[in-house]
Amino acid sequence: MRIGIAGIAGRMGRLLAEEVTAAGATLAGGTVRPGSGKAPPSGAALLPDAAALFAAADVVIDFTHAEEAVPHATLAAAAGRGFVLGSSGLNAAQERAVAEAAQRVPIVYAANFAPGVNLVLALAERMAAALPAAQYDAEIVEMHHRQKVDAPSGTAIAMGRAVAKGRGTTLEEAGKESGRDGHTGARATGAIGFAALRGGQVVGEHTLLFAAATEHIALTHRSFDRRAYATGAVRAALWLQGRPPGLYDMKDVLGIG
Ligand SMILES: NC(=O)C1=CN([C@@H]2O[C@H](COP(=O)(O)OP(=O)(O)OC[C@H]3O[C@@H](n4cnc5c(N)ncnc54)[C@H](OP(=O)(O)O)[C@@H]3O)[C@@H](O)[C@H]2O)C=CC1
Ligand SMILES: O=C(O)C1=N[C@H](C(=O)O)C[C@H](O)C1
Repeated sequence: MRIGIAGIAGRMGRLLAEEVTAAGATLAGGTVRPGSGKAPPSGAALLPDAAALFAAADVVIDFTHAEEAVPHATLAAAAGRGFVLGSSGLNAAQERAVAEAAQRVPIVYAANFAPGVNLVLALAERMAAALPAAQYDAEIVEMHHRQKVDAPSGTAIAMGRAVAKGRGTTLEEAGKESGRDGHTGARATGAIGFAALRGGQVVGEHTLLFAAATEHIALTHRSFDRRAYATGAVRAALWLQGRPPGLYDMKDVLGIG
């Protein structure tokens, strides 16, 4: 399989290039943001633009920026290519456009490609179903490196969605309380709270806390190495071979959906 990497000079892009080769797939090359000034990793072909990337690859992996998600998904649909999307910070309209493209080609879109996180997401849903929202306040705390541009993290939002799903609702309906500051009023019952910390070079830490009057239960995941995301994304790309069109996530790839 020929795999192309969007943003191949980025933190994730470089690791993805290594993992494509380690998996025995063909690295079709990658793109670098125009004006970036960064060079692709040695040995990787630099492709002039996203259209050339989708022409050269069977599957494209994109860990760049939310604003690239729709143009890339649209190109995947037009070229009939598989697409693995890891960028975070997509808004609702961008997510809808990705889902629309997935009616024509198979797309894996996941907030986090590390296997352990996806297990935590599955557990979060089950715990939320068992712990009444009126008694157990769900709070999500995440910490990332100082360069991260979006908050809360995509993984934190996925955790919030898993909790809401376990409670038979959606994150929008449950209510998202994030960035509390000043006279916020008391916490709304059933709302899901988010707090984002940024500093140093933390790869990614997420804690989901269920806080009741008499007990706390916490699920914590810590990533120490971005390679876990890269191996997961390459696994997803290989898994796409022969799949029918559809919007899949990493739980589908791992068989824990
Ligand atoms: N789903 C998952 O498992 C994971 C998701 N992520 C997500 O992947 C994305 C990339 O993370 P990371 O590799 O750490 O970030 P980096 O900033 O290191 O890499 C992103 C690369 O994409 C390039 N790029 C292309 N188009 C754009 C654009 N429109 N705006 C900004 N950059 C662009 C950047 O260019 P330039 O260098 O010139 O700025 C950069 O080289 C983030 O959204 C992050 O949250 C990260 C890890 C795991
Ligand atoms: O930007 C990052 O670094 C990460 N982004 C993803 C997210 O927003 O959840 C995944 C991981 O936490 C690392």
